[in-house]
Amino acid sequence: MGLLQMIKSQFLCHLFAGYVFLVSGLIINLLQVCTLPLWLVSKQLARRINIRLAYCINSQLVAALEWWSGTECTLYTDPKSYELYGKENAVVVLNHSFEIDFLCGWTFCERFGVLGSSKVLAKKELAYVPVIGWSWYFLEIVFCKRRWEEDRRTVAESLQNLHDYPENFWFLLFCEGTRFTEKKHQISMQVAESKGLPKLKYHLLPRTKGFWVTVQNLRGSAAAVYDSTLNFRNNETPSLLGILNGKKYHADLYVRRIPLEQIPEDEADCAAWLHKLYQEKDSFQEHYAQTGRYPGPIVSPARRPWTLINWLFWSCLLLYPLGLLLSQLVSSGSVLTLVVSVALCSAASLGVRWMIGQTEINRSSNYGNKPASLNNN
Ligand SMILES: CC/C=C\C/C=C\C/C=C\C/C=C\C/C=C\C/C=C/CCC(=O)SCCNC(=O)CCNC(=O)[C@H](O)C(C)(C)COP(=O)(O)OP(=O)(O)OC[C@H]1O[C@@H](n2cnc3c(N)ncnc32)[C@H](O)[C@@H]1OP(=O)(O)O
Ligand SMILES: CCCCCCCCCCCCCCCCCC(=O)OC[C@@H](O)COP(=O)(O)O
Repeated sequence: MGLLQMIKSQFLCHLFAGYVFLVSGLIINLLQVCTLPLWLVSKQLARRINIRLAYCINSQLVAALEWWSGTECTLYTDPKSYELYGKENAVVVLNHSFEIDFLCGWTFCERFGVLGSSKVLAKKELAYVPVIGWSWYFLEIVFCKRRWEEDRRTVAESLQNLHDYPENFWFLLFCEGTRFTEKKHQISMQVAESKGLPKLKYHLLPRTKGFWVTVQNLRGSAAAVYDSTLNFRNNETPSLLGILNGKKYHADLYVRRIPLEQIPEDEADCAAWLHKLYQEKDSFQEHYAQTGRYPGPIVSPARRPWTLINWLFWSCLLLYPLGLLLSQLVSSGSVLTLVVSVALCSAASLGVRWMIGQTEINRSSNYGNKPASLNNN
């Protein structure tokens, strides 16, 4: 392991990065709360401010991926479609197979200029995650309980609300609804068999109602679906902790732009269309497993410096109070102050570790772990 790699794996580096993320994130959350009165005066201005505030948070994780770990993200797509990315609203359908699939999505959001405005159909539990989850309220992120009877109305209303959104956004849908595990895959394939659907090797059976309600409610606002299939070279199993330790991964993303007009409006036809799409995605993953690449040309956007500049700005801003705090701690000589400071540091680092745990598949929910007939949550 080289010197740089050794430095990247030092706990003190992670502690400082976590300190900057947590404190800057809480400051930004506070600023977001301060924009609340503005929503009554000018909703669009409040939205534009919150897009930039959210960028300050999200881009720190993208900076960790792109600059700290140096992870390569390669895009396979049609050059004509590439010209439209970032210039229109789109529904992104992405396989949910990796702990940092959302982060690979974010890096492409950043490169096409939609990182601050992009949204996702997220499980309600994530709304309680400090910094990122809290910021999502101000981004009008759509939350679901993964119980259709409760979700159908709230999801439709939240999506309708986005029709006058002032900036281009991508709306991410992980149609499998949960991260892939062998047990969930086995149960999901039993459901496929019961429905007379072809089995999938690399995906869980997609949940079609959320896709249908999303497409129906974004018609007229979103121009296309970006069918996105992600994989990592050499069977890498990437993690956020690996990124923090400076580990370099190699992500490949295959994106097909499908105009929304091609997607049936009828619910049953739309469900059938999505099942067929996932059968195609499964074949792309088989092609990748055999050849190590996706079909079609590589047109990869280069990473941009703004995520690094944003991280350096917040680090410099927060380094000063940290230095003051440490110098007072040393000069005070008070054991009590020392004990309280160490306790606060420990609590904060445990908090950040818990937040990282939200991305770990070995801590995933029970959703999809029971047969179709029982409650799934
Ligand atoms: C150019 C570059 C392109 C792209 C860049 C890529 C991405 C960038 C874009 C944006 C980035 C933005 C943000 C990213 C940041 C963070 C992301 C955060 C991630 C969090 C995401 C999540 O939280 S995922 C979990 C929440 N989301 C979902 O669940 C969505 C999918 N689910 C649905 O849509 C569901 O329909 C629902 C939630 C609306 C309702 O679910 P429910 O279970 O109540 O009902 P369903 O009808 O869906 O399910 C029952 C039907 O499903 C069948 N079925 C299949 N398998 C099973 C099983 N194992 N058990 C039970 N039932 C199963 C069942 O038979 C039913 O079938 P029917 O025929 O009756 O429908
Ligand atoms: C500069 C770097 C700073 C380092 C320290 C910062 C670490 C903070 C990390 C916060 C991460 C919170 C991200 C929330 C997104 C989680 C995405 C996700 O994958 O959710 C899982 C759901 O889709 C499905 O859940 P399951 O049913 O599989 O269970």
